[in-house]
Amino acid sequence: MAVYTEVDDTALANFLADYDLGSAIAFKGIAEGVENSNYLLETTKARFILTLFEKRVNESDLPYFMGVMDHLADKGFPAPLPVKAKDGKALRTLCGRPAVIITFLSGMSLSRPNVEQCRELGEGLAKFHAALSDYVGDRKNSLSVEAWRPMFEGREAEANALNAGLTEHILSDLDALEAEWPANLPSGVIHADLFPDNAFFLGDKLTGVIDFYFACNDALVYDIAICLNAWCFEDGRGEYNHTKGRALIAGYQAVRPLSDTEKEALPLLCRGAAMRFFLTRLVDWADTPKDALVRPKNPIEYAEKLGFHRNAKGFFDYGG
Ligand SMILES: Nc1ncnc2c1ncn2[C@@H]1O[C@H](COP(=O)(O)OP(=O)(O)O)[C@@H](O)[C@H]1O
Ligand SMILES: N[C@@H](CCOP(=O)(O)O)C(=O)O
Repeated sequence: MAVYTEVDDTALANFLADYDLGSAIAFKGIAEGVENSNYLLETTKARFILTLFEKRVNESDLPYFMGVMDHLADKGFPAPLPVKAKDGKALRTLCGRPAVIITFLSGMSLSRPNVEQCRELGEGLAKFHAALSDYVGDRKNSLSVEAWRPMFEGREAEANALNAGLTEHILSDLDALEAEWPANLPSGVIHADLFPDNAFFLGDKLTGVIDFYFACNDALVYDIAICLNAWCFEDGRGEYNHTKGRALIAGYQAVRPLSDTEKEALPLLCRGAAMRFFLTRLVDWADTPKDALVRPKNPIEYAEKLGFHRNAKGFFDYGG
């Protein structure tokens, strides 16, 4: 369960006194998620999500994330809205942590997205990029190529313990990624963590996107690379599903066609995206205490995806 900070009844009642949301009638920690503490809050007025920001979130980035949600809501994109307290501010402090209440979105996250849902997700991603194309906030991607080697340093034995010889592959991936990482691709605000658990569907229709706490300004096609990794491998392992990949890319291109340079860059960006999630998972895998309530995600899944990307030759390997 991803609840790092416990909020008791008194702390909640005091916190809610600053809002015009009525009083709590239900309050439960949410099991899903690994980064922050999340609670489902039902008040006499409506349902909400209460988030307390934890380890990886830098407090100075929070206004950027709140602005992204406000901007999406203004554009009619289905994202939660940060709720303002009586003083007009959404960002507050609870139990010593930065905290926010956001509106509740209905819909279900998918455990095994089908081809049509991948297409819909691709289209939704392009609409997300379009909705934020005039967002003025700027945040560097703190988990991009220059962060990866320092994250891996000192973890060579941990990687080899997962899979003998893995360190050698990771080091040669890092060499290739650092040497060839593209600059000057069309950029804008990217979600940067649009996994199936951060998208809600009703049937095949995308009804909501959540979790903007890795959002940043980066190459737009890198967001596609993240989604291909997260949505288009079977059983979350190293077997890429071309049909799903083709659908996701086609859905995206129905709204924003990719340039030749972006298509050419896609295989390396997919490899980079797999490296980014392998590394954060490796760190969490090794550093999360065994008795912690949160269950870290397995890095091996992304080591296997890296194996696919290492051998990919071009855009067509992804269904493009
Ligand atoms: N606005 C929302 N509406 C409905 N459920 C939400 C909302 N935000 C978060 N959740 C629920 O909380 C879970 C964890 O949220 P998430 O933002 O992914 O956490 P973390 O940042 O810790 O990974 C989600 O999987 C979802 O079940
Ligand atoms: N999507 C990341 C983990 C981040 O957690 P989330 O619950 O915010 O999606 C991964 O799968 O490694």
